[in-house]
Amino acid sequence: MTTPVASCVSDSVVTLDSVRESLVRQEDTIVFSLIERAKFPTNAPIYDHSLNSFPGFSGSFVESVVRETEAVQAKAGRYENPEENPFFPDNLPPSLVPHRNYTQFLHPAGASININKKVWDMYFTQLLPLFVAPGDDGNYAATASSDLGCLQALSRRIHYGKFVAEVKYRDAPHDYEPAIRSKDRDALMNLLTFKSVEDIVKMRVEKKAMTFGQEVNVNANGTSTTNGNYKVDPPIVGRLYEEWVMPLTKLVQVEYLLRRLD
Ligand SMILES: C=C(O[C@@H]1C=C(C(=O)O)C=C[C@H]1O)C(=O)O
Repeated sequence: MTTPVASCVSDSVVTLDSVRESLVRQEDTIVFSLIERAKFPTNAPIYDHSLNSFPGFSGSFVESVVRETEAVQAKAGRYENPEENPFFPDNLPPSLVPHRNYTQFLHPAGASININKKVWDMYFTQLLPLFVAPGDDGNYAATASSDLGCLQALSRRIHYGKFVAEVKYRDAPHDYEPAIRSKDRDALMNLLTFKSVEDIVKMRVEKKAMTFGQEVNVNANGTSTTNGNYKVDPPIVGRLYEEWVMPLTKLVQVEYLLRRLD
């Protein structure tokens, strides 16, 4: 069984390169999860608060599926991992599986930052309408579960900003400390921003959306052809990263750094 990055590596080998490598791998998960969600049309009734068919729940169908799934995954130990953050942290059941000793890499004051409310709102109100076709095919359970896949992949990536911030701080504490002490958010944002890295991230995720989401056909003699159609429009994935994923990751970094000396 492989061990998650945050648990098995010693602190000394968590580097800016290794956290960036993890962010690159997480791009694959995000792009694939969007492709999976794009299989289904909007299926609007699952987002309607007045149509929930789950007994005992007042939110939408999708909210019920997320809450119930998070409860099962909490029992299976998912949220013991410092890389994972639930969307509905209140009243989650405790883990029932043997405790794993995760290395405490994050500074405790910032480890519990959770901006999933913003991730939820961004996903449902801004992103989803951009890449799913209108319509209703009745596949409500599968649609809600693919929404959850997207939400978890995005949340994990965005909250990974805590690890990025910790590495950046450890690499240059004297650069960050004055801005942390004066609670200067803009200065922190400038210190942790690498525009050239962001430009490459955006180009790479568009390329991944082209590569993973192309229609592949093979004819009888084994020659493959593509028809130029993509399951998720690549510029939308670029926009997702530029407008929401990277800014929210940086918000997590700033919030984390503001607590770094507590
Ligand atoms: C994550 C980092 O910090 C910032 C955020 C980035 C992102 O979310 O991809 C990219 C570059 C930086 O501006 C990083 O430096 O790698």
